[in-house]
Amino acid sequence: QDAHAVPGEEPVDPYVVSDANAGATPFEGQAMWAAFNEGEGVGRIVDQMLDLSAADPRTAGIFVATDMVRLRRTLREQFCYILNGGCRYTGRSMADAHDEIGLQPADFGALVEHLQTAMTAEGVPFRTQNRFLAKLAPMRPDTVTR
Ligand code: HEM
Repeated sequence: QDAHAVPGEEPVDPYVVSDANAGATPFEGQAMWAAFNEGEGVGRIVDQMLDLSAADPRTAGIFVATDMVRLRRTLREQFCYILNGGCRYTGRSMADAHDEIGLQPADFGALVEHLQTAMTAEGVPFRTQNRFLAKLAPMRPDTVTR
């Protein structure tokens, strides 16, 4: 069990912990972190994105066997790290985390839609949303099969 896990997480195979696994370099300054309403806002955004994804008939099946406790934790860490909120990212690389799921391009689109809905509900300005999405876009080839 890795040292960063929270109660309720299932163990995963060992891997090297590194911020580089987050797949993006952080923003500079505090403007992005503030616009996302810091840790509480990021927590709400991650929760809503995952709840909508797990309830969406297009993607629900992908999340059925997933350890959502771990996924919520690692996504919060990743978003906090990228938004320069002062977190370390302790999860797996995007390639490692997704290589056995077989995600399709449409799955990526669905997740982004739900992230946009969650950011809008949190009051994140549209241009700020797009700056964040631009950090995630280069990860697409590591998450999607083709
Ligand atoms: C840029 C886009 C994406 C990012 C930043 C991202 C981020 C992450 C992170 C941080 C993890 C956890 C890593 C770990 O457990 O160590 C993860 C795992 C996972 N992601 Fe993504 N993800 C993306 C795209 C997607 C999409 C499009 C889907 C499906 C609609 C998806 C479904 C999953 C699932 C099911 C897991 C759990 C895998 C497992 O436990 O074996 N992800 N993702």
